[in-house]
Amino acid sequence: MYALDMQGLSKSFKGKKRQTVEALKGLTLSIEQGEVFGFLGPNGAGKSTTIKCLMGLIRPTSGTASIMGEAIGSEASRRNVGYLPENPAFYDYLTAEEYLQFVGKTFKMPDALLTRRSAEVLKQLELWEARKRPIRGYSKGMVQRVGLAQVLIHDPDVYILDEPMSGLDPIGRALVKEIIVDLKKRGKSVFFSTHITDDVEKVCDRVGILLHGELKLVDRVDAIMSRGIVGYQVRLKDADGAVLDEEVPKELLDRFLAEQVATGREIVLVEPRRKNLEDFFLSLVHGV
Ligand SMILES: Nc1ncnc2c1ncn2[C@@H]1O[C@H](COP(=O)(O)OP(=O)(O)OP(=O)(O)O)[C@@H](O)[C@H]1O
Repeated sequence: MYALDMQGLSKSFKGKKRQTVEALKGLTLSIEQGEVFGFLGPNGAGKSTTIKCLMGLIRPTSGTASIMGEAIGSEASRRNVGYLPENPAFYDYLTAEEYLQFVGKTFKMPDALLTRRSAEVLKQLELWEARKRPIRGYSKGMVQRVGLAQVLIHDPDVYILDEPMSGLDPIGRALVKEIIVDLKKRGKSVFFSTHITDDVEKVCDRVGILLHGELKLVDRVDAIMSRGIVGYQVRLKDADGAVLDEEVPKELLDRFLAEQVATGREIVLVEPRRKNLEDFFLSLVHGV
């Protein structure tokens, strides 16, 4: 059974002057249990639309999807999911602690477990000191962290996060990455959207790139990185002991190394220079 299974998911909106916006065009994608999947795309690509369909907040125009085998839109499909909306809004007269109590109760968590989990996640998200203050007095980053706390409180198996790093400073981003890595270690499944390639490179097993509502590429992050060798950095030492660094294009490497050996130079280091995920992403976006 897949953590998430999307088959031909499409969504059209009626835009201005009755124009139709095809936000999502036949998305077919399956996420394994225990996998961390980065859903990468520029603004307007259809990431939030996909996530809202998965969470049953909007109905797809066509196609089907399931979460841990349960059809989207059903109550059962949401029970085992931690969901972070793109712009989370809270009852801001509540404190973080009260809000987590409220969320835990909607998931029918027993009182003792809820009290223990609430303390754990408030500490993990560095909200412990602020837990008795109303959310309305929190900074933007703190509000985003309350969003993450409510995702974690009931310890679900599947996490659907819409731009979890947005609005966070570098320390907050690092914290979110740490949380995702920790979830993976515990065998959880994480599907998160972002437009920042660096977030994906650091924590994901696989990445999918969405453009204009279409999935343009799905692959393992390590496969993309190894495919992306563009050249080599070669360090040489000549007979006098002088060190030279050369950049050598991929296709010339064999010939270059043979020539160096023939002229009596020692090859100290050959290091691949890779195209990173950002280069791939930009070349897909710009169609080059
Ligand atoms: N309720 C709606 N009515 C009309 N058009 C919509 C609606 N929701 C989304 N769209 C359109 O669907 C397309 C995809 O939007 P979506 O919010 O899914 O993109 P996104 O990839 O999440 O972008 P971002 O990174 O900016 O959040 C856009 O063209 C958007 O204008």
